[in-house]
Amino acid sequence: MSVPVVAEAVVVDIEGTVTPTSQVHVVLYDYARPRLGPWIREHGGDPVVAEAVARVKDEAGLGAQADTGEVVAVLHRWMDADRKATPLKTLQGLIWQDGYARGELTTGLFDDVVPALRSWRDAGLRLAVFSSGSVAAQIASFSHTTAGDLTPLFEAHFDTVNAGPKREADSYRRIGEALGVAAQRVAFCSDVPAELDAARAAGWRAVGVARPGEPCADADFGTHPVVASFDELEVSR
Ligand SMILES: CSCCC(=O)C(=O)COP(=O)(O)O
Ligand SMILES: [Mg+2]
Repeated sequence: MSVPVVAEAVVVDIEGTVTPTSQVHVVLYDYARPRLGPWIREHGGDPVVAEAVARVKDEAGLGAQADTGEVVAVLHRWMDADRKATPLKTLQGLIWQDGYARGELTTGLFDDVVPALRSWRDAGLRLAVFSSGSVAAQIASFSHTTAGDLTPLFEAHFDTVNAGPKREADSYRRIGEALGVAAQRVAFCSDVPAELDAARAAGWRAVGVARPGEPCADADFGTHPVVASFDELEVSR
């Protein structure tokens, strides 16, 4: 059964929606884990890294004098718990950006994703991404997929820095303002019901993505329309 949605712009989540959760939790997290300490030690003079490390210490209640080993232990605990804390996402993003540039990482997408994105673009829809992953990580990831460079498909990328937390309606309002599209003309696709609730609270058209075998496949999506793949989603202007 297909789900019809009328919209001018489609904003997609990443993990569990366009890429398998394992792409993030296994491929990307395993790549970042052993590299966090060396990255912080080698790039500690980079203001972005220094700021992220300071925020980790602050959020974890570590003293300002805590050493890199203590910071890395916190980052590993957050990754084990899949806590999508902004400073962790900033540091991961830098490491992944480097990994993609070195040719050591490639993004795998669900088979239905690229055909759907292309058909939506061909139909004149505007596309954007909203993920907890940093904008740098998003761009690196979509630049290096098994289907090639997909960045030309997207006109904007949003994360917890330039939009805000994914479970807060104000984040979706900020994205709508940045895109210059009326709330009811934006569709958001995600596997996480709380994100859909926040998008709907901002007036967006929220669509659940319950992919078989993914962690949120059996989640309670409440009254949100749900698709098992983008093949079931018919977006028109
Ligand atoms: C390829 S960008 C990195 C994705 C990431 O770090 C992440 O946590 C994905 O979370 P999402 O909000 O897209 O579910
Ligand atoms: Mg997700």
